[in-house]
Amino acid sequence: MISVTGARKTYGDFVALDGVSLDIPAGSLTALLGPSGSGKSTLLRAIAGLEGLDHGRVGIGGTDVTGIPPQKRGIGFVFQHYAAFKHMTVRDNVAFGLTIRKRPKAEIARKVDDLLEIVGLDGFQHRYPAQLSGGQRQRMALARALAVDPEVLLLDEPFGALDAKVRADLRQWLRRLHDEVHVTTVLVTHDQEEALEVADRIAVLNKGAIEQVGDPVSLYDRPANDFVMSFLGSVARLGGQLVRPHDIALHRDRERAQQLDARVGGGPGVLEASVERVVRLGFEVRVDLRADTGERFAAQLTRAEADALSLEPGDTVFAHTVAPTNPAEAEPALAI
Ligand SMILES: Nc1ncnc2c1ncn2[C@@H]1O[C@H](COP(=O)(O)OP(=O)(O)OP(=O)(O)O)[C@@H](O)[C@H]1O
Repeated sequence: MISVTGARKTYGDFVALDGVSLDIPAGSLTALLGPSGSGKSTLLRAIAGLEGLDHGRVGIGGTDVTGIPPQKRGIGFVFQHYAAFKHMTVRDNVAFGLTIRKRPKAEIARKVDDLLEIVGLDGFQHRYPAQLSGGQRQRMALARALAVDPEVLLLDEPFGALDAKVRADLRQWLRRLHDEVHVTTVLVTHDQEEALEVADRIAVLNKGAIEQVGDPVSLYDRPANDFVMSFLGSVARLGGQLVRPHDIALHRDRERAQQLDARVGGGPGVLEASVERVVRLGFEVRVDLRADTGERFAAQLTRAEADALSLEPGDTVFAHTVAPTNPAEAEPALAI
């Protein structure tokens, strides 16, 4: 387990970490998620020992490592831009940590072969870093970080510099890798999709403080506040409440909308709105609406729902929520 207690870090007048306490369970893949400047990297670097804290403590595996230098903390670290040794082959890069620890040659060879297979780079061992793609280089970086059997693996936006498709592939790959090696992993990301897809726990940071910690499903379904809700997915403001666009139902008939809305309860009520645009997004359809109050919002429907309504710009509809997800209304779960 990694435990951070009362971590405070300032840069001049600026408070980068404002008394953060966080327990990261052993064997978990925990994401530190938050907007730019929220303190994610500072927290990760404090865990690594690359950044000293003004106050607070860091423990790894039951040992207080607060005053211990990074190289003695049992960590592997991968940055967004991995600084590989350009003059060394993939094999030598991965072996580096073991070579400087003077491990027996046979052990190094076996370990490096295993790791290259795990990260899908067997066959690439004699290449140089410049002969790899960005995604392959980051996988090499992970193999190198894992080579010394770290107690924890710290990843700072490891796929941040890669294009969307490669990022998506590597996310799935990282999840599979973690399921295989189970090393306690902390991943810094500002991408909520990445956190929701890969992590088993997410800590949401904002302005140097933790807003909420939990598993992806409970964070998404029961966000503690508007910040967490907005950060974990798109939201629409309906009658003063934040709701998810796919939790908005549309009807042509006001009475029908009122009946269904009464069954759900707790929502902002039924809003009359006119359709401004209907946008097909593959399986889903986004309907841009303008309420009679002037408020603009979007509803996300399935294609079947949209077809049944056959909406055109200018049509009048009646909108209500099927599951008010405003944080204050989120409990208990509502059935309709
Ligand atoms: N060495 C430094 N000197 C001064 N300010 C710093 C320093 N390092 C970080 N900061 C500031 O501390 C805040 C938190 O930085 P941090 O890198 O932890 O944020 P982040 O959440 O990781 O953001 P990003 O996703 O943009 O990297 C930022 O406002 C940053 O400008």
